[in-house]
Amino acid sequence: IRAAHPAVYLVGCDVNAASLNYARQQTIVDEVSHDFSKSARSADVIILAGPVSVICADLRQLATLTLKLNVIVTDVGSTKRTVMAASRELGQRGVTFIGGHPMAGSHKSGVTAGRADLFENAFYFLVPGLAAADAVAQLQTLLAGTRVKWLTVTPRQHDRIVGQLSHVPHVVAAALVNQTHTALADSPLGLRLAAGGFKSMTRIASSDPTMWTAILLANGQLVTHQLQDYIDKLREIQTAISAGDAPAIKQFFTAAKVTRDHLGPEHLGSLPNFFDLFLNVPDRVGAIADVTKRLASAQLSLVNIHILEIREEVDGVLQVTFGNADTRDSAAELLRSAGYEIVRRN
Ligand SMILES: NC(=O)c1ccc[n+]([C@@H]2O[C@H](COP(=O)([O-])OP(=O)(O)OC[C@H]3O[C@@H](n4cnc5c(N)ncnc54)[C@H](O)[C@@H]3O)[C@@H](O)[C@H]2O)c1
Ligand SMILES: O=C(O)C(=O)C[C@]1(C(=O)O)C=C[C@@H](O)C=C1
Repeated sequence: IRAAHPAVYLVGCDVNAASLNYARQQTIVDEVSHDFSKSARSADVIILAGPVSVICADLRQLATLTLKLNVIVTDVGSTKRTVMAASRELGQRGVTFIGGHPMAGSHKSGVTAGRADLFENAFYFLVPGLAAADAVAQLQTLLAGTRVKWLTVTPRQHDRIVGQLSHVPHVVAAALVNQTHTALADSPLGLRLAAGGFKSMTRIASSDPTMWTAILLANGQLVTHQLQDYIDKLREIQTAISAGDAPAIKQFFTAAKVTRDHLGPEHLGSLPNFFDLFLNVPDRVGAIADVTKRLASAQLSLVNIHILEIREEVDGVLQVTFGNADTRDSAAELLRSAGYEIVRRN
């Protein structure tokens, strides 16, 4: 929004004070607010972006407030039936609500994981409900800088498709990680021996548990059925393997390969994920140059560098972003041995 519409005044609300500070420092927003109701009353557009359970609670709260006459309320939640149901009272009060869901993102959470180009080329589902066409067009204009591909759907269509393409995969990834953790508990290196197969299959198991609990509660009915179909598929291949049925096994993999090959490149639809390192840097001249110099001499190329917080006489936090996890981990080792404190990596 900032890039496409520099004149728009952005107010950010969040329960997390650190996120608000970061958003303000990075000028992602013009103002931060700890009072959602107060900010909502004076807003022209309200974008709800908490977990889906929070979005539903926010919608019910908005229905109790006196909002601006032509306000547009929208959300980015990963499920749409519960969200549309929670918006009913607001709609009855004549407020425009447009359900939304950008079909892109990452396993990372929080304001530091956001990027202006995060949704580029991705599909963005819209559920207009009772909203007038000009309100939908207004929202699309506001979000034009995301460069998404708009797709209008019904709440049920949305939840069925996204249940299969996103919710089931997250359950599968988490189940595989949990099962592998138990199965290899007696192996000294265990999960750390994992290579590309396990890692690419389970990246999304690092996603935020709070967000995913809310999603699976909201889309539980459909996902339960979809998981049953998935379990049936596992049984099918289990039977073929235990019977030593080579043609059936080959057919199972052939069918998947043909379908998957038609999907195109890995990250078509959104940009690849980046891998971050957060480290403490001392408040002294040349500290950041020292970090970049060390990385350059070890030929560890970084994608981006962000100063999150440097206050006088206090150590600052530097966010260094890499193109893959191995480079990030090598950089962490290098900087740790040079005396830098690694705060976090994700
Ligand atoms: N992560 C993804 O890939 C992705 C993609 C599309 C849509 N979504 C949906 O977007 C929404 C946000 O997901 P995200 O990945 O940006 O999560 P996030 O954790 O990065 O952001 C959510 C923010 O909401 C704040 N929050 C939580 N409870 C709150 C409350 N009660 N009041 C105010 N703020 C509160 C958190 O502090 C956090 O800053 C979710 O509904 C999710 O389902 C996520
Ligand atoms: O790429 C990822 O890490 C995501 O999890 C993004 C993803 C998904 O594809 O499942 C997650 C939740 C959304 O609602 C939309 C997109």
